[in-house]
Amino acid sequence: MIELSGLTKRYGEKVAVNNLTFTVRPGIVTGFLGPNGAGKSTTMRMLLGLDRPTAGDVRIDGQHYDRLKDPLTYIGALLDAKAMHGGRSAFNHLLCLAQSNGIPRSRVHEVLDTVGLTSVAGKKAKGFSLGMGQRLGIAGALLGDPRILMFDEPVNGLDPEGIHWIRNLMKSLAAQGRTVFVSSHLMSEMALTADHLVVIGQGRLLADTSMADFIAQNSRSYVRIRTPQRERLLDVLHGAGILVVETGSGVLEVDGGKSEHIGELAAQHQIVLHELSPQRASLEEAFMQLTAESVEYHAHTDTPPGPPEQLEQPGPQWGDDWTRS
Ligand SMILES: Nc1ncnc2c1ncn2[C@@H]1O[C@H](COP(=O)(O)OP(=O)(O)OP(=O)(O)O)[C@@H](O)[C@H]1O
Repeated sequence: MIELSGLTKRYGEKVAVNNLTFTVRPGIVTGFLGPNGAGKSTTMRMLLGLDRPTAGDVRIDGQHYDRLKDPLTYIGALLDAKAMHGGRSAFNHLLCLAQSNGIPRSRVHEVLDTVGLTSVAGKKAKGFSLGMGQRLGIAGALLGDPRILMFDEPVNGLDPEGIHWIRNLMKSLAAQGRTVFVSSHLMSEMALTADHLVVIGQGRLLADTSMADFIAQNSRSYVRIRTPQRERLLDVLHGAGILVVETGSGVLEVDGGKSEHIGELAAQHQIVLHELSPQRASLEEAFMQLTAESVEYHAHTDTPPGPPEQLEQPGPQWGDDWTRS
């Protein structure tokens, strides 16, 4: 278990991490999300004692990192896959880590096998591709067979097979009852991997919730309908007190509506439907909505501005009424 309590880090005027309090629990994969510069890496560094908090506290299974004897046997981390001695072979890199943490040599062979690097164990790490470097970093994290694992952007540089492998690895580590804390920019990947989410923006906690609740609370659900008998269906739905949004492309949308109810009404009135599909925003859309105000670096877009009156009085936008958790 990882427990953060009021964790804060300032660099001069800059508050990189602002009073973070949350717990990362065992048995599940917890995703750590936030826009660029949100404070994820700083938080993870403080967790490993690599940065000293300005205020607050973080504990690994109840203890501060620097109090842990043989820390690799408590927590394994992949922070920066390039942070290794490139002149050493993969085997020797892991052997050095093992020897300084009281871990037997046989374990080096085991983790090389787990990450699929046995055939290149004798090769120098500086010749490794980004993906191989990630695998070696993950081998280092697994070396001490720790109860807690922390990965910063673990799928960076991995090919689809590698991404699939790391997804299954994280899930199986959690299924063994370990604590798995993982940051990623790839929302689609997080949606497939994480059970729980911690979202931060500008150093502050924005959400600490299950994946399902996060999407439900930060996104819109609606039913999308297409029919060749548009006017008749509109009459029927209005008659049933159902509010319909007519989109320009001939598609009708019913907010939060039950597709079964709409389908039954259409059948009762013998109205042909070409589409009746419940829609739910993706994790990516939910994340963009939640963090919109805390994005530090905005890209410049070349979209020409609309007419002045439109800019001064924008109409209601899709998602305006989304709630925050
Ligand atoms: N050593 C430092 N000195 C000064 N400012 C720093 C330092 N380290 C981080 N920061 C600032 O703290 C903020 C948080 O940075 P951090 O790297 O933790 O964010 P992040 O969420 O990991 O971002 P990314 O997703 O881009 O890696 C940023 O504004 C960053 O510029």
